[in-house]
Amino acid sequence: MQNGKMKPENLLRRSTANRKLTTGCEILDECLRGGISCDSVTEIVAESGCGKTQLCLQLSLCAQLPISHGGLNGSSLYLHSEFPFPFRRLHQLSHSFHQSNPSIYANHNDNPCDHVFVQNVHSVDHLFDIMPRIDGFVGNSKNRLPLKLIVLDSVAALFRSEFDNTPSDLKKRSSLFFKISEKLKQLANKFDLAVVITNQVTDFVESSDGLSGLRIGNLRYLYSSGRRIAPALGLAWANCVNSRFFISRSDDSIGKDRSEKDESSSSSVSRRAQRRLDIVFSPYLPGNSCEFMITREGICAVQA
Ligand SMILES: Nc1ncnc2c1ncn2[C@@H]1O[C@H](COP(=O)(O)OP(=O)(O)OP(=O)(O)O)[C@@H](O)[C@H]1O
Repeated sequence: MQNGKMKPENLLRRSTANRKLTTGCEILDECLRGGISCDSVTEIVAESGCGKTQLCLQLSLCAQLPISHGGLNGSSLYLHSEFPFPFRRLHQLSHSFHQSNPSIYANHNDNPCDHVFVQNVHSVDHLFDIMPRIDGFVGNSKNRLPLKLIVLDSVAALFRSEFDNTPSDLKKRSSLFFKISEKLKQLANKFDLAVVITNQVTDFVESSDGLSGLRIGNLRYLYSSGRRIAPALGLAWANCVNSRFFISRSDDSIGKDRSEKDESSSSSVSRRAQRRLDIVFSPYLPGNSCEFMITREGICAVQA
């Protein structure tokens, strides 16, 4: 592989050698053949409230785990464009993360949050200002874990209000998609780090050119909360990511015993919400899916 560009013959070689970042949940890791791939851009697409941010926060903490525990022995950079950043939720997750990894945090004063760097991004231009500084940031790792995960939560928010639906704006928008993904793929390749980007969805509306109904990946249609939806930013953006995972939600209850237990531990928020992660496309994963719930301790898959 050269200059971040992937050759077909390298694709097969990568699938075995690629490092993976654990999601912190064994069943979900199994579904993803070990977790989130390094040297690659992974997109998590879902409607609001499905758990994109939860999963990204969890990954940001898991990145600091030693390799032997499925982590990357590294720190995380969390670029957030959805305001405000959920610091309270990060601290809550960090607290349980610290407790469930006693051997790693022998020093009780260690705070896992210290290895998660949070940076707000309020526009595409702002993102381009930040990106060149990431190289320096990764290189300068004397007193901390090297950067091993970049999260961009969310890409759609950056494009929400700045562009019109005119042909020239759409063209400009598409070229920015490719610039963003090119830079992120370069960073992923150069520093062997994982890149995770979240994306929103829009309601599916059939367009006259039929492009909105184009099938992309393993799933014929994407449904969430009983509505047919489509990932935001369209076909051009779909070509900018290596893997796309889709999280959907329905209101049927799952994992009844588990839910009741969680309710008693004040984790009843997600009691009746069934969530499901599907692999829409990925160069290294077959189509697969996994149901999960969100508890106080984070994302936790439900055995089928
Ligand atoms: N402590 C908790 N215990 C159980 N469930 C929780 C807890 N905190 C949040 N949740 C669940 O997580 C959901 C929010 O998930 P999250 O913010 O990750 O969604 P999202 O897909 O990122 O949404 P958005 O696109 O609006 O940012 C809430 O709707 C709630 O059901």
